[in-house]
Amino acid sequence: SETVPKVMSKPATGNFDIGPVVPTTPLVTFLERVQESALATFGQKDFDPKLYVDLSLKFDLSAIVTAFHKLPRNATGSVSIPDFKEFMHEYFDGAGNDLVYAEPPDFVPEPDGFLPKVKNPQVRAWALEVHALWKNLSRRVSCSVLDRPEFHTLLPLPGPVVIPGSRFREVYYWDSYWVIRGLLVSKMYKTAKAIVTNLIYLIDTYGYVLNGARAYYTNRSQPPLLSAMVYDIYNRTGDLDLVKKALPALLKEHQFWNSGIHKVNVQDDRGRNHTLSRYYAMWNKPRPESSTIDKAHASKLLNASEKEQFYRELASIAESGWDFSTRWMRNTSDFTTLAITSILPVDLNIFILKMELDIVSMAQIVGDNKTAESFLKAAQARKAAIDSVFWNEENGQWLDYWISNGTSSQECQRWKASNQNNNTFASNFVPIWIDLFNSDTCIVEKVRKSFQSSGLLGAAGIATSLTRSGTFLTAGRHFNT
Ligand SMILES: OC[C@H]1O[C@H](O[C@H]2O[C@H](CO)[C@@H](O)[C@H](O)[C@H]2O)[C@H](O)[C@@H](O)[C@@H]1O
Repeated sequence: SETVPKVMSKPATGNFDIGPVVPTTPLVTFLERVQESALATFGQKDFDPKLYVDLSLKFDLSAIVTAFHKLPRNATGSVSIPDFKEFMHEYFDGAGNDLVYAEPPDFVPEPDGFLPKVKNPQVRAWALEVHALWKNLSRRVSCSVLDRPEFHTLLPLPGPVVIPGSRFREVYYWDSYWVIRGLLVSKMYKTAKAIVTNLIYLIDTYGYVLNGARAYYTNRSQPPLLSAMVYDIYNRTGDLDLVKKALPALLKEHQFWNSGIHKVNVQDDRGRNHTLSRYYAMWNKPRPESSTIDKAHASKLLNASEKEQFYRELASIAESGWDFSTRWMRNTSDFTTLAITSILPVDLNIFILKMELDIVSMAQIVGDNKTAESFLKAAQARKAAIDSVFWNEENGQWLDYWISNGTSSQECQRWKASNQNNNTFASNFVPIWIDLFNSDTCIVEKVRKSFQSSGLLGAAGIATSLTRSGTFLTAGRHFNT
C-alpha cells in the first residue's frame, strides 16, 4: 500500500483537531438517536442510516421524544420490530414526503433543435429517454416545510429543484453542475435558472452553498461550481439579470473558500508566497446521515481527539464530493488514515480559479471594472500557485500536495518536491478543463500523452484512481474506489 512521507505523521500526543464547528439542530440530534435504535432493532441488512434523518415529524419534537423514551427496550437498546414500526408510523412522515412532484414548466418531449448532430435513430431514441428523466427528477419543497420548518430536516428553497434521485431526496451542490449542463442540452432554461436561484439563496442565507439542502449539511459545502453554472446559462441565454443577481453571491462564496480554515499559505522553492485552498468541513462528529457507519469506523481509534479528527476528515471528504477515495488516505489499506485536511487538492483550486475567471467576465458584463481588475489579479496569483505547487513536469500532471497536519491558515508551509502526491488520480487532469491551461498547446500535448498512458482510461469511462482498495462500507452499500 502507498504511504506518505514520514514528516506527515500525526503528533504522538495532543488534540490535533482544529477548526470551527457549526452547531446542529435538536431535530437532527434526535433523528440520529432514532437511527441508532433502528439499527439495533432491524439489524445491518439493507440498513440505510440516511432514511432516518430524512424523516419529518407529525407532532412537536418534545412529544415525540417523550414517546421515544417510553418505548420498551432490551439490554442492547433494541425495540421489538412491531413496537418500533408502530412508533415510526404514528409519529413520522415518510422520508421524501416533504418534497413534492413539480411538473417542469419548460419540458417538451422533443425540444426544437435537440442534439442536431445525433442522427442514428437508436442513439436518438436513447437520448430522448434520458431527456425525459427530467420529469422524474423535478420537485418542489412542500408547503408543510414552509409552515413548520422545525418539523423537517429538508430546507426550504424558493424555486423548483432537480434531485439526483434514489436515496438522494434533496438538492446537491456539485450534482447541479451536471444537471444544468444536461438541462441546457434539453433547452430547459427556466428550470436551469431556478436551480441557480436556489443555490444563490443558500449563499444569501448561510454564506456558502451547502453540500445539500438539508439541516445536516449546513457544516460544509461541495466543489464550488456555481460560477460555471451561471456562466454557462448566461452564454446560452444572455440573461443579464441572472448575472447581476449571481455576482454578489459569488463574491461571498469566493470569500468563504479563501478565508479561515479553507486557506493555506505555501512558499515555493524560489521564495515566492502563494495562497491555495483546501476542503475543511466545520464538523468533528459523525455525519448524521451516516452516523452509525462513521461510529463503527471510529471505534478502531483509541482516544476522543483521534475520533474527532477522524470525523472531521470524513465530513471534509464529503465536502470534496469524492466520498470516498484512496486519494485521501495516508495508508490505502487503512480507512482510519483519512487525511484530506492535510492535502491541497488540484481540482478544488482549479474550480476556484475558474470561479475567479468567471467573476472577471461577469463583472465586465455588468460594467464593474474594479471587481474585474481585482479578480484578474487573484486569478493570475492562483495560476502561478498552481504552476509552482502542483505541476510536475516529469509526470505531465498536476499533483495534489501534502501539507503538515494541523496547519492553520496563518502558517506558511515551505514547498518540497517530496510532498507532491505522485499517485495518479482523475483529478490530476482537471486543469485541462479550463481555457487557461487547454490553450497552451505544449502543455496539452504533454498532458494528453500522460493521460493516455495513465491507466485511468477504461472502456466505459475514467477511473478515479489506480488503486483497487477493495470496498468501503457506506450507507449500507459498497463503493469501489
Ligand atoms: O449524488 C449526491 C452526492 O452523493 C454522494 O455523497 C452524499 O452522500 C454522502 C452519504 O450519504 C454524504 O455524506 C455526502 O455529504 C453527500 O454529498 C457523493 O459522494 C457526492 O459526490 C454526490 O454529490
